[in-house]
Amino acid sequence: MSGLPPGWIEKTSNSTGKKYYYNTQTQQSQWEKPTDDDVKSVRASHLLVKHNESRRPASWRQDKITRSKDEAYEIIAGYRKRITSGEISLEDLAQTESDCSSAKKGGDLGFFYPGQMQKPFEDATFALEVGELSEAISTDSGIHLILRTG
Ligand SMILES: O=C(CCc1ccccc1)N[C@H](Cc1nc2ccccc2[nH]1)C(=O)O
Repeated sequence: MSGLPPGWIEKTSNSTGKKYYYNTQTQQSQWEKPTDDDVKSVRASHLLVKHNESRRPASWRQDKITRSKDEAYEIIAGYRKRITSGEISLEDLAQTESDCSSAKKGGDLGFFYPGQMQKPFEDATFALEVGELSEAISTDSGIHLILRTG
């Protein structure tokens, strides 16, 4: 009899007295007891281009990031063309160009569950098929390209 998957708790409905299940990360609730395979995790790599409105406008590659948000979108658009044309892989481009510390690992973020990453990033990643590359995605960190890998 296993417990509940991470993030789930059991509650009792005030009106019916029935047990139900609430996910503290996604704020979703359901009557059925969640099983481990209900909680999806995904794996992704990303390339981040920060800008002067980023939450932390600095990175391993640049002490003070001054480019504008529009410039960051243009740069990402150029990178997306190079990746979709097959000229270079996201992993190789992220190694040198990504403003995230994951650049060292070709942008690999490992596996993550709902509730762990900024919402726009999470929603975009969970909407991708494995092997699919996102459009430009904006979070408080900057502008991302996301490749779902698992
Ligand atoms: O938060 C981190 C580290 C992410 C990480 C996860 C797992 C392995 C390695 C790195 N870096 C931020 C930039 C950043 N913001 C993000 C938002 C969503 C996903 C990845 C992100 N990366 C920063 O450097 O400002």
